[in-house]
Amino acid sequence: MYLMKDITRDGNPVLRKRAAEVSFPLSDEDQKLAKEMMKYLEVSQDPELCEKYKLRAGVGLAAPQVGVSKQMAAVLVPSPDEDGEPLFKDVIINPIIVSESVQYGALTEGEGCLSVDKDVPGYVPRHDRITLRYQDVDGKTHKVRLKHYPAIVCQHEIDHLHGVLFYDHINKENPFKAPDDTVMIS
Ligand SMILES: O=CN(O)CCNC(=O)c1cccc(Cl)c1Cl
Ligand code: NI
Repeated sequence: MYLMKDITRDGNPVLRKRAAEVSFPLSDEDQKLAKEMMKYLEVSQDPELCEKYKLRAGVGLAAPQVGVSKQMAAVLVPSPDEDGEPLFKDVIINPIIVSESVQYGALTEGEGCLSVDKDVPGYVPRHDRITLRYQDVDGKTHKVRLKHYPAIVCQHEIDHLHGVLFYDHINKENPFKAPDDTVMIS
């Protein structure tokens, strides 16, 4: 199981590289990587286990964050009401954003990243809606339309696969400036 000591931090070149495409069928190593990354998210979202293992909670985790420069990320966006199904749960491999809304979306709370130890306040303008194409661990291709929070999280993860960190998008002059019609997501 991954612990915080296993997470690569800002400054490590692996976080600023474009990750390599993953080939199918997945090797045993890549299957284990996928499983372990999703496990991290599940454990980190369980209050007791999160505390027990001293994890920072996450709704996504990209392979470069565990030192593996491959186009793979686990995404687990919980339902707003505890008992509901997650808004999005899958390991996205070789993801491609095939279309995106002109309209921006941003989390009112800003964003955080396991690989960035300091808080970086400010809005992170992203596309409010995206059409995402990816392969799952079985190699099956999915084409999904996402909006608001799940769309934001997937963009944060896909950025990791392209060597981009969330604060790269924050306006330097005025961090809490966002285009007028930006959908503010709480
Ligand atoms: O790349 C993944 N992480 O760094 C895990 C920790 N950050 C989060 O879960 C997180 C927090 C806020 C907004 C977004 Cl969009 C995300 Cl993704
Ligand atoms: Ni991150």
